Amino acid sequence: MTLPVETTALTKRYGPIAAVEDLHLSVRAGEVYGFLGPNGAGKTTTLRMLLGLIRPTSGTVRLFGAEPGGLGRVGALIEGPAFYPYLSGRVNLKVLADHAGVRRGRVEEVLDVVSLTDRAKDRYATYSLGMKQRLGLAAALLKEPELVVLDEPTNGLDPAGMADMRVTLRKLAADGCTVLLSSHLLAEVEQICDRVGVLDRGRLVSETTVADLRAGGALRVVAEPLEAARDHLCRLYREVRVDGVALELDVDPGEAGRVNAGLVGAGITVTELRWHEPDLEQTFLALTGGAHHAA
Ligand SMILES: Nc1ncnc2c1ncn2[C@@H]1O[C@H](COP(=O)(O)OP(=O)(O)OP(=O)(O)O)[C@@H](O)[C@H]1O
Repeated sequence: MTLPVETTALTKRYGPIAAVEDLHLSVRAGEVYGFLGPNGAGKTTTLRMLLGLIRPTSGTVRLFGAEPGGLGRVGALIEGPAFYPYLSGRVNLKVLADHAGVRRGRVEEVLDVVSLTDRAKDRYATYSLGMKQRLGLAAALLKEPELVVLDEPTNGLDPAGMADMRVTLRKLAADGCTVLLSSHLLAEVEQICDRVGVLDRGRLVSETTVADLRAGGALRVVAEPLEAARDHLCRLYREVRVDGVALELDVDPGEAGRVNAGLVGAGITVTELRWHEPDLEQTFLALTGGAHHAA
């Protein structure tokens, strides 16, 4: 099956600057893929190459097995979309639909997808930033694309605007559209995406599912006496770390009951037993070269 997006050794250099270097990226049908990286990591450059807006220095891009450019199956929101401020959202979309040869009935459909029907008659100039972004997404959806490519779709939005955009994007994916979005916000990507590619200084440093990113937590145990608890647990589990006044075990969260019963059975008092989520922000910073480099 051909992938919606596949790049091979994709590279873009600007003089001595390698904006994107040897990028092998694959986005599968129906997923929401998050392209994550700090400012300047090369996200926009990559997306522009994917859409055929700039040429790679070397390497290839395939969208549904074909070279970019014949973009009928692809919708994009890359730079802030240009709309007429004194026209309504609906009329702006009608202008674009006419220009693209899209039936006008589609305008009402995309307004509905981005939940703008109620405000569609209002002038674009009166829209909030979140509504402007959603109208941009609506424009990208006019041609019923199978893939949408979005550069930082939640950038600058307030929490409510972000939440609206999240819902809209998940709805799109549920309807079978593949979504590729870039972001510099780990928390954002974590909430929207199925898989994440982490880009740092032009290179893909990690590609993983969000579930795997979240894995790797530990069971935290505070018990009295701590020494006895450690000795007891060391006999049962391979990795037992002492973290200040607590012990940390690399086990599934579901193991908590057994750990508790074992300690209590050994006459040890358990005062705290909880699952400690991994610190995703630390993971991200470690992958992208530390705080000095983060956005
Ligand atoms: N036209 C250009 N000429 C020279 N250098 C460029 C050009 N476009 C991008 N770059 C450089 O390439 C690198 C990657 O930039 P890019 O905009 O792709 O990053 P980004 O991850 O999208 O960051 P941001 O989130 O800040 O937009 C940066 O060092 C940038 O300065």
